[in-house]
Amino acid sequence: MVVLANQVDQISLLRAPKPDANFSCIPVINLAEAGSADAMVKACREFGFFKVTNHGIPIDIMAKLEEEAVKFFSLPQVEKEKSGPSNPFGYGNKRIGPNGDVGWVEYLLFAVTSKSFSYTAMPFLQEPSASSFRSALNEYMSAVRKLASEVLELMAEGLKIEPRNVFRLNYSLTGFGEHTDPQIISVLRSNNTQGLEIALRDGSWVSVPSDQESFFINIGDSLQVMTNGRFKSVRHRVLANGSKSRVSMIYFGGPPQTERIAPLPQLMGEGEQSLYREFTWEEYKKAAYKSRLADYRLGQFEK
Ligand SMILES: O=C(O)CCC(=O)C(=O)O
Ligand SMILES: [Fe+2]
Repeated sequence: MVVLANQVDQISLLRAPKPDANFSCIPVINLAEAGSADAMVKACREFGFFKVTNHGIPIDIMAKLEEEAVKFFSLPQVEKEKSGPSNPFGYGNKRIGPNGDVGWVEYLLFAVTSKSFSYTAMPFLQEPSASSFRSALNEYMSAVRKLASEVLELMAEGLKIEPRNVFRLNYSLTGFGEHTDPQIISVLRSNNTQGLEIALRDGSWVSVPSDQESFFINIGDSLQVMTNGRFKSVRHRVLANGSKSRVSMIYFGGPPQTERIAPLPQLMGEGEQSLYREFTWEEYKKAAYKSRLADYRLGQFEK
C-alpha cells in the first residue's frame, strides 16, 4: 500500500492519468491532520471520491464483521434464503436492480436507525448462536456512523443531517456494474481484493488499490444536488476478480424518505439558482428503480 503524504501531489498526478489503468493515485484524507477539511472538499469537487486514513476505527472491528459475513455467505443456500428475499431488507442474491444489469452479488441489507440496526427480516440473527455476528454489527455500525457524520461535518459546516441510513454487506465474485450511488455519501470498507474502479471527470477509469484498513468515501447523487453540482457523484464499478470473493461493507447515508432534495441554502451564492427541480428521495428512488444501473439518473431532474 502506498500512502502519499502530500495530497496536492496526488491530485496533480491524477489530473494527468497515465495510460496504464492500473496506475492510480486516489486522494487520501488523513483525519488526524489539520487541514483535512480543505483537502476533503477539494477531493469532493475533483473526484467525488477519496480514501480516509487515521479514522480511529480499529481494524479488529472491521475484521470481526468480515469474518462473520464470510461465515454467513458460506452457509448452504437454503439457510441463507431463510433471511430473504431482501424486501426491502434481508438477504438477496439476485442480479443488480430489476432491469437486467449484470453482476451477481449476494448481500445482506440492513435498515439503520439512530440507535441500532434492524434485523427483524433476518431470523438467523435472532438466534443465540448469532450473538457474535450481532455484536460485530453493533460495534461496526456505531463506529462507522460516527465516522460518517464526522466526514459530513468536515465537508460542509451544517451538513449535519440525520440521514436515513442503510447498511449492506456484499459478497461477490463477479463484480458490480458501473453506477453512481444515489445517497448522500457511502462509506465503504472492503477486504483485500482488487477490482474497485472509479471514473475520472474525463471518463477514464482508474483502479483503486485495495486497502482493508482504510475507508473509501463515495459522493452520491443526493450530495451532488445538495451542493448544487459543486461536488459530483462518482461513477464506480467493481471488476470481477475471478478467484477471491470481495467482501464489502457499505454504509449508505441517505436523505429521509419524504425530505426534498435541494441545494443547501448555506452553500448557495447570492442569486444562485438551483440546477435541479425539486424532488424527494422517494421520487428519486422510484425513478432510479425504473432505470438501468449505469444510467445518468439525475438527468431527468435537471432544469
Ligand atoms: O463492492 C464494492 O466495493 C462496491 C459495491 C458498490 O458500489 C455498491 O454496493 O454500491
Ligand atoms: Fe456503489
